[in-house]
Amino acid sequence: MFRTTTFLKHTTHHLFKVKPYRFAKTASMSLKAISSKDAAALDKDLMDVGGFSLDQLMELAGLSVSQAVYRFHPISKGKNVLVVCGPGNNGGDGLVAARHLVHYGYKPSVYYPKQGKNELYERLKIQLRNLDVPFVPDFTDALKSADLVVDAIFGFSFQKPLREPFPSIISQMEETKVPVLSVDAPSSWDIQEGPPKEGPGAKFMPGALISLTAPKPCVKWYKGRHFVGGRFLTKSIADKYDLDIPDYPGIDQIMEVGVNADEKL
Ligand SMILES: NC(=O)C1=CN([C@@H]2O[C@H](COP(=O)(O)OP(=O)(O)OC[C@H]3O[C@@H](n4cnc5c(N)ncnc54)[C@H](O)[C@@H]3O)[C@@H](O)[C@H]2O)[C@@H](O)CC1
Ligand SMILES: [K+]
Repeated sequence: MFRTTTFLKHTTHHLFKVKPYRFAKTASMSLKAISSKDAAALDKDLMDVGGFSLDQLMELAGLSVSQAVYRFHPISKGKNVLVVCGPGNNGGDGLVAARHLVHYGYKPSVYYPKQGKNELYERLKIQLRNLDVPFVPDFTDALKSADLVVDAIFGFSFQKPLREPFPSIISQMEETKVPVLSVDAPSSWDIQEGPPKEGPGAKFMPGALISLTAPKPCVKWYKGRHFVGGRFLTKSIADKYDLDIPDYPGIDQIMEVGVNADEKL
C-alpha cells in the first residue's frame, strides 16, 4: 500500500485563527494514497455494501470541489469559473460543483465536449440549465474571460493516451496563466505514474488539486495547493483499504494538506 507523509503547507485563516491546535495535529497526520484499482473497488463497496447511491457520492464529491474552489479562489478574485467536464464521473463532479458555485455567487460556465449519456448526467444538466448556467461551445474562447478553470475532465479511470478532443484542451490548460484546480487528478496524468513524459500534459501543473476520498499515487509528482474531500468514508471501508479518514475541521467538506510524497511510492 502506498503511503505519503503529509504536512500543512498552506495554513488557512480558519485553521490558524479558529483552531490553532489543528496545525500541529494535521502536521503530524499522514494520509495514505489509493491506487486507481482500489479507488474503483472502494466506490463499488460504498454503493454495494455501504448503501450509497452514485448520486449521493457525486453530490458530496462535487460539494467538496465547490468548497475547494471557494478556498483556493474566493469570489473577490473573480467570479467567472470555467468548469471543463469529461465524459465520466469526474465530469459529473464538475457539474455538481458548478451548481453549488452558482449558489455561492460565482458565474460558472461549463465546457462539456463529450457528454456522458446516462440519466444522472442529464438531470445534472437540467439543474444547471434551470440556473441559467451556460454550456459553452468553444474552450479557447471561454478561457479568455475565465478567472479560474476547474479541470473535471478525467479522474481515476483515465487510461493514456489522450484521445480527441482533449489533447488541445490539456495543452491550453497547461499554458494558460488562468489558475486551474484539478479534480481528483491533473487530467492527462497517469494515476499511478504521474505526468506524461512528453506531449500535452507533460508540463501541466495545476495551482490546486482536490483528491477525493484519498490521494492517488500521482500526487508524488504534484506541487501546489492540495485539498482532500469527499466526506463519506466509513471506518470499516477505510480499514479494508488501509486508508486514513481525514481529520476534517468542523463542518468543512474539505481539508487542506501539503504532500511530501518522496518516499515509498
Ligand atoms: N469515491 C470517490 O472518490 C468518488 C469519485 N467520484 C469521481 O469519479 C471519478 C472516476 O469516475 P469514472 O470511473 O467515471 O472515470 P473518469 O471520470 O476518471 O473517466 C472515465 C471516462 O473518461 C474516458 N477516458 C478515459 N481515458 C481517456 C482518454 N485517454 N482519452 C479520452 N477519454 C478517456 C472514458 O471513456 C470514460 O468516459 C473519480 O476520479 C472522482 O472524480 C465521484 O463522482 C463519486 C465518488
Ligand atoms: K481531473
